[in-house]
Amino acid sequence: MRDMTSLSMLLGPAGLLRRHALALTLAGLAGVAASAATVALLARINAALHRPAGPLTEMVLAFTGLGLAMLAGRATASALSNRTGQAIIQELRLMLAQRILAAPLDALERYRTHRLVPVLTQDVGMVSGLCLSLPMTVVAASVVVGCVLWLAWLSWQLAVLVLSALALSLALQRWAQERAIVRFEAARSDEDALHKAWRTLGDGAKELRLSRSRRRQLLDGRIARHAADIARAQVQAGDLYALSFEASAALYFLLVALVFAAARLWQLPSEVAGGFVLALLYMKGSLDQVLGFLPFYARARVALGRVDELGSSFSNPESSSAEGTPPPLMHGIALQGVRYAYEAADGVAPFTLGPLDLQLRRGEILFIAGDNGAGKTTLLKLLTGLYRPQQGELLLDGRQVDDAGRDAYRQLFSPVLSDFHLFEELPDTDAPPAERDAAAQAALERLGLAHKLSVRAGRLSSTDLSTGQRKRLAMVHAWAEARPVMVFDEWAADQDPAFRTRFYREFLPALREHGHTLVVISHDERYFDVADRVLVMDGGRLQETAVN
Ligand SMILES: Nc1ncnc2c1ncn2[C@@H]1O[C@H](COP(=O)(O)OP(=O)(O)OP(=O)(O)O)[C@@H](O)[C@H]1O
Repeated sequence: MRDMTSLSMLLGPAGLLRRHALALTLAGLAGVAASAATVALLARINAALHRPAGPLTEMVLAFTGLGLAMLAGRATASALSNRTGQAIIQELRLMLAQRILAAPLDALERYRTHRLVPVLTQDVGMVSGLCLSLPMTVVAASVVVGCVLWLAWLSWQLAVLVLSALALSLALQRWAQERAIVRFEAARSDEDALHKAWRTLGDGAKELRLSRSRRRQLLDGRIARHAADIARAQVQAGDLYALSFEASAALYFLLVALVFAAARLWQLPSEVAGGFVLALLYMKGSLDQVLGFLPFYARARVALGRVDELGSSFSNPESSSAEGTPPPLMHGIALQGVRYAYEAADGVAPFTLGPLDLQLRRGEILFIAGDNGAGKTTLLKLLTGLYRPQQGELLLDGRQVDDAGRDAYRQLFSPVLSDFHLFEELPDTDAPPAERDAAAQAALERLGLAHKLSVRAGRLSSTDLSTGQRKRLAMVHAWAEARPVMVFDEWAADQDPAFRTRFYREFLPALREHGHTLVVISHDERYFDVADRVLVMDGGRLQETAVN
């Protein structure tokens, strides 16, 4: 998977299109067969119009046979392309999700999560539309090609005239396409900005209701502006296509007139002129389908670019296996000479942590303190294997945790991070389901949540809780998981005094009693005596303080 973009997921040697090549080829062949039957049918109609004296039964049989062949070919092409298109999209969605899950956390943070949703919904939908409509557009194009070949057989001079008009029409469409795609690109960038504003509607609902000026900023400054920019770009692109489409249509009827004039000038038989008019009028529908596909293709190309950007942003998955057994923690974990710097943004020097050394001994309670922005959370992400050190080593019982073992190493930790996500399902463990539910229910009682919610079949009945209660529920998840190392990032910060005391004086010692190693980020100096050691982060560096 390394260095694979999503385009190569679609088109590469092991790509989705390649894997569905048989079905797609069969769809194409069925479409071409349907087109051949259509053209043969047109030739028959033309012959019947100009030489009506042939045997009736033969004519009826030929019409029926060709009509059935056309129907079978088109139905087969349509059914196959529909199924293949849907299968490709289903697999593309799964591949993108797997790729995002396998991406290093910092790559995901750099990409910005608000940009994920439009790609996974809007752009993937657009690419799916492309996959679905492409085969039928190929069928329409093959009807056009078949008609032109028949026309060339009837009269090459008139066919040259038709081909020149088609070339002019395509050149017009290309002119429109090049200009429209710039507008589609601009509209798509505005879609990202608009999606960010949609999120603010939900995430900032309270602040927006309390502040008229913020509401105005969001509505007029962001939503209205981006919506207007998108509408303007789409209208401009639509106008360009409409102009070239209508010009092509006018050109087409001019062509029919020209064919009549040329046929009379060159004194061609009426069957030839009739065949041309019949074919030109019939293939107009297919030609419109091909030309109508172009704006859609331009939009899908922009969407494919976004899907591809997402794919290549996450094209270096962590090489760790998701299968490996978590290693035991025998003695301790160490960071040695570890350094990590964020990417510089807008000319501001990036925050750099380390180089620093840290020892975490099995069974100890380690507190990490320090000012806001000192690097405590960054240190936790390095310690838990969420970030890969840019320099230095992460050691488990003296052995280096390499890329291959990082995912297994991470399974040593049960975290309650400051920006935790509250899952509705309890984590899967080795315990039988009934035992797991009973343990979680006991934890809910201990954390004062049993009157608010319950556990049934591994699911919590609700997560509609206050901020402090949500944090307690996150603790229930960590207890249910009960991994060797538990990590709490400022857990007690929004607990009431009674629960804060219980956290430090009751829960932490009890967890240690059960054999857990504890890493706690804390500003609560009153409880520092609970810790075996307190480390202080300052500007990305560590110092050890004496504990009373
Ligand atoms: N994803 C990120 N990209 C760039 N810089 C970041 C990112 N996350 C954190 N930083 C920067 O790294 C520095 C340390 O952040 P960190 O969250 O580790 O601090 P902290 O000590 O946990 O702070 P707090 O006590 O406020 O939670 C900060 O200056 C912050 O701006």
